[in-house]
Amino acid sequence: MADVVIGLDLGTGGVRAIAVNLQGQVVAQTTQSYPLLTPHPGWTEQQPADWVEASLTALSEVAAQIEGQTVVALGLSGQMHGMVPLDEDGQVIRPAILWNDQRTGAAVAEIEAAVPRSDLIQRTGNPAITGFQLPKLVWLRQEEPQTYAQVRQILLPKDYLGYVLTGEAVTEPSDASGIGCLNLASRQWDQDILAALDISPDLFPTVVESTAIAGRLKPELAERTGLPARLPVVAGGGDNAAAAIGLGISDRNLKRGSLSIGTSGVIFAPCDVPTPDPQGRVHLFCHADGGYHLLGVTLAAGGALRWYRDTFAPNIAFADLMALAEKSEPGARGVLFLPHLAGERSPYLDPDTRGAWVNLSLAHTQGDLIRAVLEGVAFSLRAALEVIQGTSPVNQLLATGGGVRSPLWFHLLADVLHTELVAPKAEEGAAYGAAILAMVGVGVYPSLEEAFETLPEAIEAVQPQKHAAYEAAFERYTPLYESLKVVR
Ligand SMILES: Nc1ncnc2c1ncn2[C@@H]1O[C@H](COP(=O)(O)OP(=O)(O)O)[C@@H](O)[C@H]1O
Ligand SMILES: O=C(CO)[C@@H](O)[C@H](O)COP(=O)(O)O
Repeated sequence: MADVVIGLDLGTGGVRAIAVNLQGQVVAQTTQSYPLLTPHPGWTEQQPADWVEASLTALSEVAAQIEGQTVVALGLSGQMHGMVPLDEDGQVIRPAILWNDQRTGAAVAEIEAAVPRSDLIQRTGNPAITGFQLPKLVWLRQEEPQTYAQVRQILLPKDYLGYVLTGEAVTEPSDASGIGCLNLASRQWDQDILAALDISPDLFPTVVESTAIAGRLKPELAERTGLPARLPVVAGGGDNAAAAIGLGISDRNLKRGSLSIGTSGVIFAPCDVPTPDPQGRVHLFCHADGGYHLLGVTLAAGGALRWYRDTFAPNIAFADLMALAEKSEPGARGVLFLPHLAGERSPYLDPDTRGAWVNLSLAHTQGDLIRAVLEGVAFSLRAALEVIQGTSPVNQLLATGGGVRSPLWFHLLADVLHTELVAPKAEEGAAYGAAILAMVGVGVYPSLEEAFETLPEAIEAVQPQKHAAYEAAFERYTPLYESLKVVR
């Protein structure tokens, strides 16, 4: 009887569960989606009960696909930064507030008034950021004091799912470092920051490392899903760290990072010495391998292209939009695009900045506008990469996500970033990394190093070829963020 592990990724659009055999091959998979709630402009919420229902269905479906095989562990990953508040009975008190929610401006100001920004960066790797969990808790105290008074525990999305599955409230450093009060050096809660904010550390769960067993599957949920009772549930990682583990990215090779063009655009670079950017322009988080990593985030990357399609070209396939962009030329014949449709993280940390096309003329075509979107996203990521390369030697990126399915965008990104891009042979995302962490957690492999040996080799390296063609456009793009502040 073959053994398998299950990896689960609790994403924003839906949950993905996969079963992976001990040689690293995916043998079963399923996804289940759930709604995103936007009760006010700039607010994003989800019902944790929807996550639970979808996850139990996904786990049941995967269990059915691998009937007869023995499941030896389950590993978790998920969207970062969200807040699930629980009362003294462990019941959810209000909908979860998500990573891309922008309501916490006043809470960020309260945090930075209590703890100097430089101290926060030094201790946690990051300033207070609107999307992080700690500002959400402070917002709750400011805006919903009656709810706040009932809170006994707050959990991140995947850790809430782990709590439902096992009864144990546990987190791990890769996700916890996106809360805003995890001390980078100790990888535990920073008591001084919490004391300065008058927040009890008891609200936060126990922190264990990513390969630790967080708990065991409750018998009633084993029966519901068809998985073994008392199945070890391994703590896992935040989605970016887990995806990096699935690509073999760790501090064993500091030159190799990753680039993802999904809804958001992300550049991930592992580091051995945790050196935060003094201005907090890129994030510094704990990695799931026990080390650390830098993360540059463009909030609307593939999301900007999807917005274009939904708004101006409904029913047109992305591939057809790419064909139109191909008819334009590097530099989009002078059009520039700022992709700040949802505010921006790297390098500006500005939830209120907005997007724009600039320098339009009657001569410009749809192809120029689309190409400007692709280039604007690449320029935004280039700005993040330049900050990252201030301390990291990263010079090769494994490219993943829906956007790099387009050869045009893939090559354009290599040219603008001036960096070798490599397509991974298999791209199974964060669920795969969660499965690898689970394998190490139950001793299938003695270490992540040995688990990495099972990963398929990367293929198709693309070197930058037309870097110079984009340089003038990047130089014209860079000052636009400041100039456009006048229109706010
Ligand atoms: N053929 C394509 N060409 C260019 N971009 C594409 C293509 N297919 C998908 N995309 C982009 O990828 C995005 C979806 O990527 P995906 O990795 O599935 O993201 P997420 O998991 O965040 O939804 C789309 O919004 C779109 O911008
Ligand atoms: O906020 C971040 C990273 O800091 C995002 O990467 C979220 O973690 C994205 O979740 P999904 O879009 O993958 O669900």
